[in-house]
Amino acid sequence: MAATLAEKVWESHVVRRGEGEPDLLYIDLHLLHEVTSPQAFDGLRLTGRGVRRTDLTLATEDHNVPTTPGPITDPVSRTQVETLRRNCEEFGVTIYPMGDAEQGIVHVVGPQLGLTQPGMTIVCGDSHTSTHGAFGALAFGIGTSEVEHVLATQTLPLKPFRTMAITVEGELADGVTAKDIVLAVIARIGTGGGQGYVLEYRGSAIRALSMESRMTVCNMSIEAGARAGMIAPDETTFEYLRGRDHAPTGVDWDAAVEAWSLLRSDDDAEFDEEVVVDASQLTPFVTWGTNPGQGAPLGTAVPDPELMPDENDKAAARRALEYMGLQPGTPLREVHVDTVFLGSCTNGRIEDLRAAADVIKGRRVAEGVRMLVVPGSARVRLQAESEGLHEVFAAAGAEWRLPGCSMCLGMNPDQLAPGERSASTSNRNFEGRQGKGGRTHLVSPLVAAATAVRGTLSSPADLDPVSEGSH
Ligand SMILES: CC(C)[C@H](C(=O)O)[C@@H](O)C(=O)O
Ligand code: SF4
Repeated sequence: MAATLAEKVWESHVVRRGEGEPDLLYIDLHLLHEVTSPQAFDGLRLTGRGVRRTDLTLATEDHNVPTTPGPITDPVSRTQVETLRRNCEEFGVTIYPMGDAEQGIVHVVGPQLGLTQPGMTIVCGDSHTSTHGAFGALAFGIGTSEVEHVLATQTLPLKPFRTMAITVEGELADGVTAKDIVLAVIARIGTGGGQGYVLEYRGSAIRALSMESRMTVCNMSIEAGARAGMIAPDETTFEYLRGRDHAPTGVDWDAAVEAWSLLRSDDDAEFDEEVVVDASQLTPFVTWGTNPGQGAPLGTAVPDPELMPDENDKAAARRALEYMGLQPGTPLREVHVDTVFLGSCTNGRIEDLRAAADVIKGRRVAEGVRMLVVPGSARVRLQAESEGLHEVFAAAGAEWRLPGCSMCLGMNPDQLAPGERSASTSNRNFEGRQGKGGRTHLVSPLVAAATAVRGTLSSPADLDPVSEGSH
């Protein structure tokens, strides 16, 4: 029978199927961080269980780590991190602690090590586990009790899902990126539009994306409410994986590529739903509200809630504008920001830093604006430094930080003050997400960089040319 990519990966992992029961799936990779693992380890201790497959389990410290040198001063954060270290030591799980060459945001670490591979099932107690779907893996965020289940058994009972194809055809215009695609998709289908679905992104515009851009797209699947997001593996995927630390080698590599090449939805496979997007019509996209679906093209204005046909949308928009301190009709390009955050598991990879550095080079961060540049991992940081990107950012007046989740969420010292407004390359703009009372506009790395320079939401096309001699 014809099957979708998601169905194929699912079927190949079922270890038990019973009438009226959810399928029990084998899990190929289990990633851990300090926030959602402590009670899971406590549960193991209480029941006298161990970690079933320490070789398929990996932990990193990301949410609570400061991005300036020095120890963790916040007692809650310190306890979280110390608890993870103790648990990993006790149960024999590999951990990448602060300062380690492999430390970083969990969804940056897995792919860069070649641990994330096509056709795998991957879980983590973190909603943005969907990122790994960019490789054609079925990757889910799970709750703490499920973390315990996977630690103990390396399996997980999972409810059936529906499938949605997100078909993005055509060519992106200059300055339009993966982030703009996914923000536009979420604005279209809404934050609940993907509920119960595994999304499969496909079409010529998706095929044309680099692996890192594909990760940006899949990362935000959860912001549409989806269970997961996937992209069928292809040459781009294989080229990215080739030679990575945990990628197969020699004859194993050839066999793997052969098997991975079969991981695609059959031509006659049926999706429960399909959304079609014309990539050539997309422009840089920003959010104006307090959920990732409240977004609009940068070239437009803050929308007027009173003109929204749907009563729920209207009420939500009213509330959002009140919180965001925005007036309907204000051109988005005139919205001033205090802070620019470049980083996170959505846009904290080397290509994101390169793209932003390219815009910033020879320019200055606007007076009164602070810009934080936070690599997604220690490796990304090292790579960026070897290319001199840190100097480009520093010369522009931006802060070059240590890797971590940073200002993506208020669990570490990098936070917005009440009322402060940011342009942020992260994935969530909920009330208080980046600090109590903070106001977040989600943007691409290109928009983040241009916004830093002009001090208002901007794209690189809005910038004056770099003057001679300023390089
Ligand atoms: C802290 C963690 C559980 C959470 C998540 O699940 O996504 C965080 O990473 C986030 O982005 O909000
Ligand atoms: S960078 Fe942000 S979205 Fe990603 S795992 Fe960390 S807190 Fe969650």
